Parts: sequence; structure tokens; C-alpha cells
Amino acid sequence: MMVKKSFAKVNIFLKIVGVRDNYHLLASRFVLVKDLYDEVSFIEKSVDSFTLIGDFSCSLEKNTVYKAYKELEKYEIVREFFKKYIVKIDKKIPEFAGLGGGSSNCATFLNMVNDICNLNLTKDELSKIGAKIGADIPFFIYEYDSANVSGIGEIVEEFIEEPLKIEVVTPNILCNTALIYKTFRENYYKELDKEKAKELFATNSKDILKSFSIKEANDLYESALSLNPDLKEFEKEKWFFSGSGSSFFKVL
Ligand SMILES: C[C@](O)(CO)[C@H](O)COP(=O)(O)OP(=O)(O)OC[C@H]1O[C@@H](n2ccc(N)nc2=O)[C@H](O)[C@@H]1O
Ligand SMILES: Nc1ncnc2c1ncn2[C@@H]1O[C@H](COP(=O)(O)OP(=O)(O)OP(=O)(O)O)[C@@H](O)[C@H]1O
Repeated sequence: MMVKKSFAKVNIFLKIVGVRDNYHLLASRFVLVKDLYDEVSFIEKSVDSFTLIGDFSCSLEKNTVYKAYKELEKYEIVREFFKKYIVKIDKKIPEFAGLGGGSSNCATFLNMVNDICNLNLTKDELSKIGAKIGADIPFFIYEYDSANVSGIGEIVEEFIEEPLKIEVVTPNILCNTALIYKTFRENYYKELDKEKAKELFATNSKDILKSFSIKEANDLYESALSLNPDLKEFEKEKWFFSGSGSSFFKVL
């Protein structure tokens, strides 16, 4: 049996720097939350077709891990492997939480299959596959603890800084990423200029959070709040908002 941890992430800051068709161009620092993770396991069991076990709120076809399998099934070694192994995911990362749960599972699966089936795909090749499935997946492919992410999410540059201890609180509020971006675009749109974005990318996470309010750190927070006013009661000093939410986090 093979097991690999599939970590959650938070966005230390998330600034919009432009648009590309229906998507938004980001300047964001992604950081892994090392004590919050799902576990992806390959367990030996003969099956007729790809089998994925776990506590998900979506159908198999909509699962990011299944979509990753469909991208790799052109390799015979992968088809044969998943006739002898099933995939089991022990879910601990809450969904619709801004923590990248589904994206992390997808990237972890791609990295595991690449290794166990000796596909010899590079991280860049795996990232391109992941980017077709979801914007947050490339970050998790590279397995950096901290990274500067741009483009739609497909440009991932490692950022070297002291490992961060992060506390996460996830209200029981489901945040819809697409709707939050749409509301941002229609009612709260603003762009950070490229020079400022470069400055942020050169600054360590703790120093950035010392000088930002929750709204300044995450451009999506206002639209998330307008759609989910109950988020307001979770606003606290030194707590910030991750991705499209609903999670708040604090750097200890
Ligand atoms: C909010 C973040 O989680 C921050 O890390 C990401 O930007 C979103 O990543 P994600 O949840 O993997 O997003 P996807 O599932 O790829 O896209 C969901 C929807 O979010 C919007 N979306 C996503 C990423 C992006 N850079 N611009 C967008 O406008 C699009 O409407 C898209 O249809
Ligand atoms: N492996 C998976 N684990 C959890 N959710 C998944 C998975 N695959 C697909 N989903 C679906 O993706 C949607 C969002 O799930 P989740 O929020 O965990 O993913 P994400 O988009 O990577 O994270 P974020 O909350 O940061 O946007 C939900 O509809 C969920 O059912």
C-alpha cells in the first residue's frame, strides 16, 4: 500500500492583477498548512474499473482525482495499475473552505502515479495536466512549502522563508469560488500594479501580514462577505481570509 499526505494551503495574500477571458490573473503567496492534510492511499485490490473511495460531496465524474486518472489512462501501465489497486482518500480538509482540498488531492494523486508507474513526467508536465483540471492544482504539484503564484494559478515560483505555523478556522459556511470571483468582477474589481506585486513577491509572509488588513490582504474578501455576511462574525485581529473562503487563518 502507498500513502501520501495531501496538504491544505492558505493564501497569505491574494491580489488581482488583471483578467484573462473569464479568469482573473493573480499575485498570491500560497503556503502549505503542514498539520492539516488528507491522506491518499493506493490499496491492492482487484477491480474491473477505476475505484475511488472517500467522503466526497460530488460524483466520481466530478472528482478532481478521477479527472486526473482520465488524463493519465492513455498510458497502459496506468490502466493496468488501477485494475490491481484502488484509491482511498481519508478526507480531513473541509470542502468549499478556501483550503484547496480537492486541488491538493488531485496533485498528490498525479505525483503518486508518476512515481509508482515510472511515467517520468516532469513537474512542469504534471502541472500542465493539473492546470486543465483546476487553477490551484499546479501549486500542489511542485510541493513547495511556500510559493509565489501568478497567471491564473499556473505560474509557481518557490519562495524561501522560515516555515510558518498556521492556525485555521473554517466556519460552517460554504463559499462558492466561481460566484465570489463573478461578484468581485462585477462589483469590487480593482487591479494591483505590477511594481507593487513584485514588491509583495519579494517580502516574507509575516512582514506582509503585519502591514495588511484582512481586506487588503485578500481582494476576494469583500465579495465573499457580500455573499456570506455571516463571515463578519469571524473577523478578528490578526486573522486573515484564505482564497475564496470560508476559512480564516492566523500565522502564529
Ligand atoms: C481562489 C483560489 O482558490 C485561490 O487560491 C483560486 O484562485 C481558485 O482555484 P480553484 O478553486 O481551483 O478554481 P477552479 O476550480 O479552477 O475555478 C473555479 C472558478 O473560479 C474562477 N476563477 C478561478 C481562478 C482564477 N484565477 N480566476 C477565476 O476567475 C472561474 O470562474 C472558475 O470557473
Ligand atoms: N478530491 C476531492 N476532495 C474534495 N472535494 C472535491 C474533490 N474532487 C472534487 N471535489 C469537489 O470540488 C468542490 C470544491 O472542493 P474543495 O473546496 O475541496 O476544492 P478546491 O476548489 O481545491 O478548494 P477551495 O475550497 O480552496 O476552492 C466541491 O464541489 C467538491 O465536491
